[in-house]
Amino acid sequence: MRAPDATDVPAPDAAAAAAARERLASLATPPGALGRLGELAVWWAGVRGVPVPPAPRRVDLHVVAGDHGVVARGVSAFPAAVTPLMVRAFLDGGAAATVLARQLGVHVHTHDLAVDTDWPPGTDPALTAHKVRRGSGSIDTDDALTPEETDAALAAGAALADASVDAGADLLLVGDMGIGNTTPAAALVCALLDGDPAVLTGRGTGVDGDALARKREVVTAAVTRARDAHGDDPRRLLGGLGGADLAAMAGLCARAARRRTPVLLDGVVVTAAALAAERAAPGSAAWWAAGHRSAEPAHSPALVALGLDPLLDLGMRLGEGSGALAALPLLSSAATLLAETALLADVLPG
Ligand SMILES: Cc1cc2ncn([C@H]3O[C@H](COP(=O)(O)O)[C@@H](O)[C@H]3O)c2cc1C
Ligand SMILES: O=C(O)c1cccnc1
Repeated sequence: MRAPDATDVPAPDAAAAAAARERLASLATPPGALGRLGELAVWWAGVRGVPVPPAPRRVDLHVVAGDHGVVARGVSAFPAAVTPLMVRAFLDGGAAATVLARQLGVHVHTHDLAVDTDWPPGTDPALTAHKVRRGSGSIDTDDALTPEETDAALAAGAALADASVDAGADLLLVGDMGIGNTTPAAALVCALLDGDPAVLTGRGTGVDGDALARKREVVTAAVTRARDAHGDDPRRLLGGLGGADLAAMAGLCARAARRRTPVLLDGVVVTAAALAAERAAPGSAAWWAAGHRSAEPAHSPALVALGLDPLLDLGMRLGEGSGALAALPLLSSAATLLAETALLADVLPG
């Protein structure tokens, strides 16, 4: 089945990118001296559709939260009860990603797609406006979601992108919060890329020894089961392995591309969802850049498959959107360098 967004994914503006590349080559620097910053500026011009775009002015981070039934198999170093506590920390501004967002002037929107909790009265209704369900099926034995729930989660993610674009955001960041979510992320990457769970299953919050061996077994069982049931259909694999949070991330990334709005991806969880989105809506990845390379082993093959080269490699393994946020100043620098660096002809006349 193809996603509703599968048709008409536009391409970034090649003329704007070509003009930016020409300007880059005429700046008062030796040719190519800005390295990846120069490439980033050219990408930014293409996705903004103007030869000399301003640095990002309104950036929205969507943190998508959900619980995962597979946590009952002992795949995380932390209990599921941590998910709603961390969501509360996002609302209160104490989560690491919210610290970076505050520093950088990024607007944070936190969404409960599938957190297994009752929020106390008085909680902002925006938090649960897109809730699909509580938790998910344990993916080693069951689909995470029904097809109807998967469609609802994809649509919810698309609505989040629409709301940001309609509010004037020129860049979207995506983050995750959900104990156990590196298990569905690894499973999704293995299923989509035919990867080896023994190699691509990572430590997440820090499991090792028996728990890591168990996590590998769970991912192996989940991938075998879901491939048998769903083949390589990206939407069905999102529902079979991902859960409502990952499906919403995929819907968000795909809709942003269709709305000609760039996305800075984060770690393995967001990138696994983005990989499914690119499979469902080919061409979307041209609108995305990779903020960083997570320490999770499934992240690199997913980035390679998307054709994305991460801007940072800091050994981070947090999620939350923290790697995208850490890279944001580089994008601002790249845009500002393209706009404000003198031309070589003006500095070296004659
Ligand atoms: C305090 C805390 C804050 C976090 N912020 C992001 N994660 C990250 O770690 C979890 C995924 O790792 P695993 O699959 O091993 O559970 C997710 O909640 C993810 O958002 C956190 C985890 C914890 C414990
Ligand atoms: O890369 C990620 O997204 C990640 C890594 C570890 C834990 N949570 C998320």
